[in-house]
Amino acid sequence: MTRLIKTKSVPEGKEGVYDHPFFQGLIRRSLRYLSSGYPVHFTGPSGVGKTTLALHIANKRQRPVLMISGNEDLSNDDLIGAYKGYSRKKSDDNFIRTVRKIEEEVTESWVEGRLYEAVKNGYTVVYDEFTRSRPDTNNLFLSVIEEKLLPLYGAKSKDSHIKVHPDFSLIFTSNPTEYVGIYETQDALLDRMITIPFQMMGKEAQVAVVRERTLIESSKAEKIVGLLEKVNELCEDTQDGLSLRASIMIADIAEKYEIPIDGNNEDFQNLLLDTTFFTLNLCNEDTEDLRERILGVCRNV
Ligand SMILES: Nc1ncnc2c1ncn2[C@@H]1O[C@H](COP(=O)(O)OP(=O)(O)OP(=O)(O)O)[C@@H](O)[C@H]1O
Repeated sequence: MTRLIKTKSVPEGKEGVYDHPFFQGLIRRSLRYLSSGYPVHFTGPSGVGKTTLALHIANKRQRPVLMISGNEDLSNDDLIGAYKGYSRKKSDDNFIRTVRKIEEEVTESWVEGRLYEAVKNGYTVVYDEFTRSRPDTNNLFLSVIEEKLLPLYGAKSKDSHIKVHPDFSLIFTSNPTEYVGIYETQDALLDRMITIPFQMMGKEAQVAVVRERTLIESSKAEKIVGLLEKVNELCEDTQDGLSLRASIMIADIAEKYEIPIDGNNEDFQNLLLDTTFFTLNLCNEDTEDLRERILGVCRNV
């Protein structure tokens, strides 16, 4: 649910796809907003690179990075912490066998929640897919952002809140509300963050990502990305189309099993169909001949 990620400094001039001026500008602006105390929120379709970018920016802040994954079951206890503990002692009398003494003792100790730890120590938190958590859980972030205080609701603590460390910062990511399992975000929360819509990156950047994630050579990565862009045009709603993951999977498997990037090769055709058909089927009202239409695009590679 939450992960503390070791911070590593990103070497200057070695940022792969993020060397591109578009990303350089976006990263620079995001770092400015975070340093000024404003959370940044990347929102966009699945698999366009939001989480990877959020983690990259978080690492650049040179503070420990904590990743929280939004989910229905995330609770205030997980985020703030809770008193936990219970002990039960049983002793038998050595002289009178029928005598058994049971002592029950409730000794509670405070277990810090992950947000509590991050707020106290000034970590950078990447709250991934935060709209998958219940809105009442996310309410906690309102005062963290605005008043710089973490309220200790229900924590039986004598303090009502703790102060937010000046180095603490938050990066949110989310998918659009039409995705399954997504709650509508409260306006009050959105109003407190800088929301940057994130779409699929350009072709050059996609090729760089595929090359970074696999061992494939440049010309092959270009062919795959170009093909998937064309195949994606079969999707009626481009918001729900193919993600970067499809190109990465095709490049990875083709490379491992020496499948040629050739639209007339049966292995390649099957690989393309297996990795794209399901998604394309979801984003098309008319699914008749969809396989044939995909193969038609493929043969023209
Ligand atoms: N800059 C990058 N360098 C290398 N790989 C990347 C980069 N950006 C994205 N990827 C890869 O692309 C895939 C999708 O990226 P990511 O998980 O960040 O997307 P996302 O938009 O957060 O998706 P989701 O909304 O489904 O969580 C992942 O496999 C990721 O490793």
